[in-house]
Amino acid sequence: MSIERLTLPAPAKLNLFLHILGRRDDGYHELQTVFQFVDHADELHFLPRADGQIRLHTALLGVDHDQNLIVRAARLLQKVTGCSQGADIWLDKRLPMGGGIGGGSSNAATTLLGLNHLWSLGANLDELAELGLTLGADVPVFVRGKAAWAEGIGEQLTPVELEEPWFLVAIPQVSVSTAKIFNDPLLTRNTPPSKVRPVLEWGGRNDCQSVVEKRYPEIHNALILLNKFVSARLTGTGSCIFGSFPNETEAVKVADQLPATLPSFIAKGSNISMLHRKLESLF
Ligand SMILES: C[C@](O)(CO)[C@H](O)COP(=O)(O)OP(=O)(O)OC[C@H]1O[C@@H](n2ccc(N)nc2=O)[C@H](O)[C@@H]1O
Ligand SMILES: Nc1ncnc2c1ncn2[C@@H]1O[C@H](COP(=O)(O)OP(=O)(O)OP(=O)(O)O)[C@@H](O)[C@H]1O
Repeated sequence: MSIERLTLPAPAKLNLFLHILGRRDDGYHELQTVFQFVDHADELHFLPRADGQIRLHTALLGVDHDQNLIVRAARLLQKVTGCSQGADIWLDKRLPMGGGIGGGSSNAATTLLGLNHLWSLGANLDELAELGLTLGADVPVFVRGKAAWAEGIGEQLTPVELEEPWFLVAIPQVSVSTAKIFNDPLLTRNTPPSKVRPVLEWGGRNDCQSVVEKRYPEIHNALILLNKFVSARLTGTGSCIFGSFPNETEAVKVADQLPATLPSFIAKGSNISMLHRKLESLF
């Protein structure tokens, strides 16, 4: 019997808005945000190994093998389940790193769900989301795979039904450190708590945006440029910025007018992540 390779997407997310309500004693910030997925993704390939080793065969610039969130997620899952199997893993990286679209977190979530499937562990989404949270605040939403209103540090998730427009996501060529932005003295941390529907109606804002624009002129300039065509905003702590469109054609028209120095991609918004759509098709 041939052993089948499992191939799964690790899609990007956008923070449609991001409000910072306060700071906890452990330094993490209380947030209110809405996550929506886009149909643009890294791809991971998994093959089981009988010797228990975890081997990621794709190197990422600036990330040690053992620090890669894919390897950390795989080893964590092995440890908590006592699983004796290992895996060979390959990554096709398409999502910009440090882009605020959650690439590393999404890779971790796809690894947890992929290996849970490959190793027949039978862990449920609650267990995997809890495990994922120890790897990063953004991992649980990728594990659950539903567009969500998020509170707490981003882990208290309530699914929301949103319109699914097309997004143009522009990628200023800088990598933003999430930790640095959250530690910035200029960051405001006093947005009053709200309910999700009123914020969706007025649009909300990204509380990180003014600090990011001050620290990274490239992002400030990219926002000025994109705002000429569409109302544009930062996702997460950046660097990516985005605007929404009723259809793909309108998004392409704007992308065609951006300079080569500001790469971009166009993708449809989705309330169910590509990962979960693919997993459903496997059963
Ligand atoms: C900005 C967002 O992308 C919005 O979705 C997330 O809140 C960040 O999620 P993430 O990258 O998975 O974050 P983590 O890897 O857990 O944390 C990176 C750093 O961001 C800061 N951090 C993150 C999340 C949060 N609610 N408060 C924080 O202060 C912490 O300083 C932490 O050291
Ligand atoms: N598999 C991985 N893919 C991307 N980055 C990884 C991975 N493993 C570890 N990292 C590290 O995590 C950092 C953040 O990467 P990521 O692409 O998730 O940023 P991000 O999109 O800003 O995330 P977020 O929106 O969750 O803050 C990278 O700069 C890198 O050092």
